[in-house]
Amino acid sequence: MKDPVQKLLLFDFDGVLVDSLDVYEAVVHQCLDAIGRPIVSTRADYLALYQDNFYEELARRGIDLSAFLAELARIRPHIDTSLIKPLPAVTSILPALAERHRLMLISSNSREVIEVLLARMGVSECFEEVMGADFLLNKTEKIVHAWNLTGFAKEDVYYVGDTAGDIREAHRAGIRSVAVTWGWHERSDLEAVSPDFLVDTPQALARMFTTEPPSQGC
Ligand SMILES: O=C(O)COP(=O)(O)O
Repeated sequence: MKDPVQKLLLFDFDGVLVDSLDVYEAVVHQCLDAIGRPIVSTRADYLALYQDNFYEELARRGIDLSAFLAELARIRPHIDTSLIKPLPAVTSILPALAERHRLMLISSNSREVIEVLLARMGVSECFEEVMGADFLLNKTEKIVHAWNLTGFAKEDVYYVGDTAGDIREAHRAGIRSVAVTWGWHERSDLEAVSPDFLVDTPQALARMFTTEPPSQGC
């Protein structure tokens, strides 16, 4: 098999590598209640915050971001990360991808939490950088930062995400987007923002980058 050209593969974390929806829905609910702005009552309300950048969406709805972030920092040590479920079908494809490509994580979660979970899943070594909310809140800026750090051609930079917001941020950064359908947003939400690629299984994601990539997206 012909070796694929090396790529920069940027991964979202929650929803893509772990099933953490119940945990973070409850955390965000709790933070918003604590600052007196209970704007989320249903799961649909929560997921709507990820139609674009999560933090910018909160700010757009009039939430005081510093108060929200302070509350989040206060409760973070109490989050029971044992309730966050790794997705072994995804983590199992990472070593082969990391052998051929450069992998980084770009997430709205905190770097500290992500690093604990990556270590627990045994895949810390697969990622050369973890850019969390403590670095920058805007994923587009983090994508551009990672791209500048590495100097890849833009057609060789991919963001793999599971929400419409992830795909929008990848579009704004001008790189390729891969939407995965096993995460937080439904396929129809992802299709609505026209990802360059849409994949239904971790195996399909692995195939995209371990053989020559298709010449055009979905
Ligand atoms: O998918 C999302 O947008 C949320 O995931 P993240 O916390 O890893 O950014």
